[in-house]
Amino acid sequence: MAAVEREVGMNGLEKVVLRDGASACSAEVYLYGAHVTSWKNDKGEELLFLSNKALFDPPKPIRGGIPICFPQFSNLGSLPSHGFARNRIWALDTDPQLLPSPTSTAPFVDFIFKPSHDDFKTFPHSFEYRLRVQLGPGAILTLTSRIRNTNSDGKPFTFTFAYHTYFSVSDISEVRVEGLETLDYLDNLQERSRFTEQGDAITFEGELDRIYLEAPRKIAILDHEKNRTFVVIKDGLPDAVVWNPWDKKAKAMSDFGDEEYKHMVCVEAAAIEDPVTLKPSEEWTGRLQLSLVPNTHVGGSLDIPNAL
Ligand SMILES: O=P(O)(O)OC[C@H]1O[C@@H](O)[C@H](O)[C@@H](O)[C@@H]1O
Repeated sequence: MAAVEREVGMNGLEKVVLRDGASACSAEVYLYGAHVTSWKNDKGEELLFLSNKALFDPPKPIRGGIPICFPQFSNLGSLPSHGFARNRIWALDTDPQLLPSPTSTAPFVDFIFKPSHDDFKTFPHSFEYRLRVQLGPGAILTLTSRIRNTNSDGKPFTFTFAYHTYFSVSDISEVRVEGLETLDYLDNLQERSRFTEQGDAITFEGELDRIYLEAPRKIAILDHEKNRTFVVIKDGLPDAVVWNPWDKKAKAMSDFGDEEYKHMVCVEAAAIEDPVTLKPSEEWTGRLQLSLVPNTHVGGSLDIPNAL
């Protein structure tokens, strides 16, 4: 039997655990940030990276899992880095009338975030942010964000966004990210100057922090040692950020182990270069779907079955 349970997590923070019942597949989502901190396959193997030094200490963000960056990506604006959605306690959405019914019996949970009076001081807009997290058959994890402008003053607002997924990998120097070749990117390490990707895949030999523009819907992360490939499918999210801090920056982060960069890679489905503008009553949907397949990489081509 599929199960959705509320449990007490780290430091007494509440989380929701989704289990598919038939296997060891599961996902955990903290109400703090509506932050997915765990996603396990049918063998019970953890697929997301979560730092051993991650703090579960609001308002500090959790290092690992899937932080939600909203309404600002990075420092592209006057808000704190990556906005404030990841630093707020979300509520369970018990009134799903605005949401479509789930298309399967797979376990899911709905969250809602409405800005507080204090949030309004730095981001003077009303919105309702609904997030559904669903664990589908075959451990397919889907996050659907619906953000509605509820301003009563007739004003539109604009935001940038990212699902900042930290994938767990066996050895970063053996990882290839496919699907972003030939694209233009903004290099965060070079004042966001624009370059064109020349490699036939992205590989890692040092710090990398890039925003790939107009990325395809499907991106693959190949882990050779584990003989498995993560498939990222994104909708409504044109860009893709790829990040690994490498050794020097790892040492400078207090909530990240010195050697942990070897076992993670962030591939983030994002809307950055063209920020989203919502008029009053308009709603935006951005969806991320994560799945895992055996390595099917043959001679540089992206031969990944569509998980949808
Ligand atoms: O430390 P934070 O705020 O969680 O950000 C982590 C990284 O997030 C990435 O998305 C950015 O591209 C990096 O520049 C940043 O360092």
